[in-house]
Amino acid sequence: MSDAIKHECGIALVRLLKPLDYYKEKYGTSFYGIQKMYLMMEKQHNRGQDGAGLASIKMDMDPGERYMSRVRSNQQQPIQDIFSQINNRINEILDNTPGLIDDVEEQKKQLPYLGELYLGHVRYGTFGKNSIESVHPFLRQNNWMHRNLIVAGNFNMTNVNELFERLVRLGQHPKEKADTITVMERIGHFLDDEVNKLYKKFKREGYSKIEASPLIAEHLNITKILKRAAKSWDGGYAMAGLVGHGDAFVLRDPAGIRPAYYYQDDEIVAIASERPVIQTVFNVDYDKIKEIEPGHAIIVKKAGEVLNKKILNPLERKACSFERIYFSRGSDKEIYEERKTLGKLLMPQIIEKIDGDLENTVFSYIPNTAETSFYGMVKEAQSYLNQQKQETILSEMDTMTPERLQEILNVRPRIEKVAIKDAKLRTFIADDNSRDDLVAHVYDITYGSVKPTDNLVIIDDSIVRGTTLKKSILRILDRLSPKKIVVVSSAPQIRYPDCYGIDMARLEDLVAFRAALALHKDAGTEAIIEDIYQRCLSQVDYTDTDVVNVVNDLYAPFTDEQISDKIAELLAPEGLKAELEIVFQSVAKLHEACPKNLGDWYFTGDYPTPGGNRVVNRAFINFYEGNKERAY
Ligand SMILES: NC(=O)CC[C@H](N)C(=O)O
Repeated sequence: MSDAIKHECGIALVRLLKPLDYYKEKYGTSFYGIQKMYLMMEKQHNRGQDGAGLASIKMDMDPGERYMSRVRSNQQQPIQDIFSQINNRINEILDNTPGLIDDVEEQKKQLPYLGELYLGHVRYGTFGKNSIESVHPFLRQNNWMHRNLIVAGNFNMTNVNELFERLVRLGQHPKEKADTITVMERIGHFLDDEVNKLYKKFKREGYSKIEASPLIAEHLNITKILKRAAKSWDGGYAMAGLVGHGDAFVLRDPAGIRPAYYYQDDEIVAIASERPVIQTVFNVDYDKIKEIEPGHAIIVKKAGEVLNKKILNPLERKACSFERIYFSRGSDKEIYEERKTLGKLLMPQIIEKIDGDLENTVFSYIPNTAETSFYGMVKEAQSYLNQQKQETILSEMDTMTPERLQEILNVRPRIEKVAIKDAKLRTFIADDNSRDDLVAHVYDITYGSVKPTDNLVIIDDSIVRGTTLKKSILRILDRLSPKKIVVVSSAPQIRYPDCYGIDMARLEDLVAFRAALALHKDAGTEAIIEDIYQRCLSQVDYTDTDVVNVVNDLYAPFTDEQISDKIAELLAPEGLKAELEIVFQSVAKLHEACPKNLGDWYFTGDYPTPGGNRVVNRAFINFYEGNKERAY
């Protein structure tokens, strides 16, 4: 991916189902849980680098003993930072307490973070800022164990402002506007309510206050709390929570927009945003790991019971396809195949752009995430070439000599490592021209890899803004003097904002949107811009279910090719010698390649929740009014 888009977050939850000394005995360490958490988070570092946090719960502690710990960081290497903080604290105590290393019972009393339940999070913010206060997990503390709540999520709600207002209407006074607080307080509100009801019930049955506490923990109906809390959420989410006494849950949104996977055996329950993370960290087979179904929650009760509960009626499944194209680790068995297929399915369009001339075409990719689709593309080029060879051989059958046959067979797709990504270059001079020159050097090229008679086909996973292409990649590729550069995007054109966890909220940032505006300008049909704006305004007071996406109309008059060509025009840097063409995946082929993840609103404007239509129209209003805010 050449455009760095802020995307996603990752969650990791581990529940140890056995007492800590079991792990000490079997795996040689009582820190088994912490170590697994470290790996689960590190293996999801692709999902978030703004911040990281970890919370832990020790079960069955006596009053006065600490049972919850949390550490968060928004430093440069946040995962490393939190685990070095954890290590330092633990080592300091171990160093100063002789004998502690082998006394698990005492360790649990004395060492922070050593517990049975863990929740970790890596963050890319989609709401608010990157201050430490925005880093998950969030904590809602209380002197009653079962009223403590810890929350972390990979999510974005389109209606978080409305949810915030509701809390205020309830008479609450949230201390911050962070979306996670809003969501947590809503769960917390129903948690309190449920605890109250249970307390009254047990009191009626004659239990004393102190006797009621463990009974409340045991009977706490997490399903009911989540049903009430999530009823009004409109968004994409994998929302994880821990309750002070040791219950845990992860709830997935009803359209399955955000991913969540779980695994369970008699020792552990593990939940993560990506499947191969669990596969690698616990060395378990692919089929043993299950996806949390849309609208469902996995609830792990303190006693170790694991429940799979329907919380909300599932909507039509619209799992985010960007997870497959780019965000998730490509080491997942399915994702790997899907990415290769994305590359493969682009070949007919590529062949057209290079006039079938594979002999004079070099194939390459933008490092590093596009590597897998590149393999798919090259494999397909081989098949295409084989087809060509077969035709040539058959047509020359009568005159064929061994030399000629060898010559035909020798032709192979030419693949080269052309673009190289260098370390981030610092822009230390303020004036724009020299900055551009530095930016141009973020990528480098392999000299001699392309001849002036060659076409250069270079694949990337997506083109969002196109800035890096224009300012860096195309300029530097042009130094190799190819005849033609064909930039291939394994994703379709990104035309609409995301509001479900990717920080892509402004329309004017999208090069496809700018291309549509330019096409209207060329055609003299710019009046449509004002018209769409008015229609957006007219829907502002509608309830979400009545709102329709009117931004669609901006694209409607143009074909995909017209927009692609305009994008090429917009992205060609001044003075580019090579001819430039841009090829995008079609939406139909994306669906063919990623059949389980049909969520495609950023390409089609087809939002899976009613709030999405409100967001896209708001994004248009913001664009028109020159307002730089996010549209949710
Ligand atoms: N990418 C995400 O899932 C972000 C989570 C949450 N909306 C935040 O901003 O912190």
